[in-house]
Amino acid sequence: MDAKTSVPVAVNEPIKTYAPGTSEREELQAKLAELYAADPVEITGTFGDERRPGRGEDRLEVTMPSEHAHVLGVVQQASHADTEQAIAGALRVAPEWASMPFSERAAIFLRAAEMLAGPYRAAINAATMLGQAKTAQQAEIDSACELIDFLRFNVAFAEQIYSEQPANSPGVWNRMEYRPLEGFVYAITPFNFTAIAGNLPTAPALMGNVVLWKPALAQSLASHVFMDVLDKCGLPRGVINMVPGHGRLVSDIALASPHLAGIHFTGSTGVFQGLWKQVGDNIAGYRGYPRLVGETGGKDFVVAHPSADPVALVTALVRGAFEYSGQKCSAASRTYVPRSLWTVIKDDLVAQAEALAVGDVRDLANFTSAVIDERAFRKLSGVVDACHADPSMEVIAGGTYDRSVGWYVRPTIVTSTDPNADIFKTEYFGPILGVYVYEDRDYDRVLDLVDAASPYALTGSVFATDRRVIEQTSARLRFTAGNFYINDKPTGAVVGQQPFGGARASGTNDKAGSMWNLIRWASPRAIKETLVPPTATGYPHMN
Ligand SMILES: NC(=O)c1ccc[n+]([C@@H]2O[C@H](COP(=O)([O-])OP(=O)(O)OC[C@H]3O[C@@H](n4cnc5c(N)ncnc54)[C@H](O)[C@@H]3O)[C@@H](O)[C@H]2O)c1
Ligand SMILES: N[C@@H](CCC=O)C(=O)O
Repeated sequence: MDAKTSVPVAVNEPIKTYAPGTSEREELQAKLAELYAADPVEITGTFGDERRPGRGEDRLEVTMPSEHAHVLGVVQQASHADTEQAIAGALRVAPEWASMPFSERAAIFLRAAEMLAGPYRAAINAATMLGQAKTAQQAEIDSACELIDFLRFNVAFAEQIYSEQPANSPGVWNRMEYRPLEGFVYAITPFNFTAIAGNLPTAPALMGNVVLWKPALAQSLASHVFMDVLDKCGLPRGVINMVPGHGRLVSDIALASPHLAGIHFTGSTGVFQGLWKQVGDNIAGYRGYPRLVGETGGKDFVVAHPSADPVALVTALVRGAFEYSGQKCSAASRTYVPRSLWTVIKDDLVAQAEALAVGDVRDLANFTSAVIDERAFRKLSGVVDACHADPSMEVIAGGTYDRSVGWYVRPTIVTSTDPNADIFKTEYFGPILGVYVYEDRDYDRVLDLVDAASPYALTGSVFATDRRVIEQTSARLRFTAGNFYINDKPTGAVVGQQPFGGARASGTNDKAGSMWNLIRWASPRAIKETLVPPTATGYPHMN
């Protein structure tokens, strides 16, 4: 059993403002300038005890979305042999890592949190800003605060799990041993959150597992910085193996291995469903039943009641839909507004969206920046074109795009008279907000639309001041969102405060940043010790 420890009380990392005149702003700007001027970073992988570039055929560039001609890094992709080496290296260190006392493992990740809070804060934020097109505020809440919070809170949650022990009866001592899974965990991470990229491999590792980690290409600069931090904090080589490569090539090897013990995925629904299917097809070939944990897409809603506060509603819509150009799984992408309120807020909503400054992340005056890459730009510009062409829709803000320097799509608001239109169903993952205006008397019917329009159930908000309406809406939409907000935007979950995840097509709802996630990476063993064993075979009723 893991040693009983008392870990530091976890508290959320305070968010720095980067306001003019602050020291953090100066430090960040210097780091941005340094990273921008530097030669492209050679992004390395970890293959057991070796940290080096991959040996696959493709050499890919990591470019700046807000200035796509600028190359920040190069990634020599991992080959099949590299992935095999990473898995073998992980399995080699697994027994030693699993038997290391929890307090020793925990100290590595607590140290990483402190490094990110201090000496590495500007570096990881700058890499996230330039590589993933985040503004200072968006990088700070992600690559600094949320990642630090995951590391600190997971240690506390793990301690909570380990302390969960069964009852005893006289003469018997029962114990629950929280073993890691047998084999390796395959962590696959998305481009949009450095915190998620860091959490998915470290959460299973904290619980004593060894990990193969495949980051997204566009996020690999910040992942590289995070591996530097883990190396500096004394994480033994082979525990977390970052394998930069084409997902499919890494999966060819990882999913075929009999030692696959789990998948920790965040990304799109289609990719997760494909992985699940492959695991199902191979199920007889694994040593155990791989744990499948996946958080995926969303079509997140804001439903407003006629009693809603109009100013709070507009603020939530603008921030919820357009922060980080809507590239959050939690972004507000559809809203349902009563006609009486729409006449009050429409002009202000449009004016605020049109006024948003969109540009290079190095200019801290910008509210948001480019979308992540050419693929996203093509998809989103196509959606904008389709909205212009559809007579049942009206583009009331934005509706333009420009690829000349960066992958820019203006914050766009579209109204539609058809509540079943694609704009209320499909996750576009960009700065496009669909608005459905309903008659005030139809609030009840609208709740049915909110629930049934899309296959997802990730996040959503209700805006109302009438308490009975809030209560009834919360009950009616109980299964429509895993994270439900009352009079707030549907984004910005904080570790330890709003454990995050959704159900239906949005994922397995294992709540990142909670003990419910960590428990998936443990395989409990129940141990009964009889202190003085019986020595007679018969029972009293036999006398
Ligand atoms: N629910 C959540 O908590 C959450 C959080 C962040 C992002 N997301 C979702 O992620 C998506 C955006 O991120 P994305 O564009 O990086 O997603 P994506 O599905 O395109 O990619 C995610 C990761 O999967 C990898 N991948 C793709 N095919 C693979 C395969 N066959 N085997 C192994 N890996 C493979 C990619 O290279 C990447 O590392 C959106 O749908 C968003 O809603 C969800
Ligand atoms: N944690 C984030 C969502 C992550 C998805 O991209 C939020 O709550 O906005």
